[in-house]
Amino acid sequence: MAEEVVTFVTGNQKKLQEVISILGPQIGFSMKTKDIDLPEYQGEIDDICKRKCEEALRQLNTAVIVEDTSLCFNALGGLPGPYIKWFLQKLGPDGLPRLLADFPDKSGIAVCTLAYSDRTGNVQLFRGETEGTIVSPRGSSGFGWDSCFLPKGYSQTYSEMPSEVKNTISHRFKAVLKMREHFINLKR
Ligand SMILES: O=c1nc[nH]c2c1ncn2[C@H]1C[C@H](O)[C@@H](COP(=O)(O)OP(=O)(O)OP(=O)(O)O)O1
Ligand SMILES: [Mg+2]
Repeated sequence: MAEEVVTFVTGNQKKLQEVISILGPQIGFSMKTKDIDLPEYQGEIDDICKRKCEEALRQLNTAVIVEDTSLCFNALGGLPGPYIKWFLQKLGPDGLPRLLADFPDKSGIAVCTLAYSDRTGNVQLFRGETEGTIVSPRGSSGFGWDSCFLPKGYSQTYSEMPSEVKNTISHRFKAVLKMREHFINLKR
C-alpha cells in the first residue's frame, strides 16, 4: 500500500523546521508542506486548532496537519494564550514579562496543539505542554517569544539553549511525539 501523504499547513517556516527535525524520517506517512496563513480564530485552544484544521482541509481537500501555539500566563488566567501572536507583534519580547510586573507569579505554560484531519474531515488533536517562567528576553537563537521562556528545571531560555535541546523538551516536541506514536501504531 502506498504511504499516506499528509500536507502540513503553516505560514511559519520556523515552526515547520522544528516539526520536521523532531519528526525524523520514520513517521508512518509522507509529509508535504504548504505555506498558507490560516485565520487566527478565537476561543478555547482545542477548538481553535480544530477550526484551523477544518479550514486547511476545506482549502486543500487533502489530509492535513496544522499546528497552533499558545503561551499562557498563569497569573492572567491563561492569557494571552492563543492570542500570543498579537501580543508579541505589538509589544515585542520585552513587553511580555512586563505584562506580569504587578504579579508575583511569573509562571507560564507553552502549549502546542497539532491537529490532523483525514480527507473525510475526521480531526484528531495532539497536545504538548511545557511549564516555565516568563523572563526578560535572553539569548538570540530560536524565534517568536523563545527569548522570554525559561523552561522549568533549566537555567537557559529557549533562545539560549541549543535548538537540539529545545527540540527535546519543548511543547512542540511533546505534541509531535504523540502524533508520531499515533501514526506509527496505526501501521502496526
Ligand atoms: O516554539 C515557539 N517558540 C517561540 N515562539 C513561538 C513558538 N511557536 C510559535 N511561536 C510564536 C509564533 C506566533 O507569534 C505565535 C503562535 O501563533 P500561531 O498562530 O500558532 O503561529 P503562526 O501564525 O506564526 O503560524 P501558523 O501559520 O502555523 O498559524 O507564537
Ligand atoms: Mg497562526
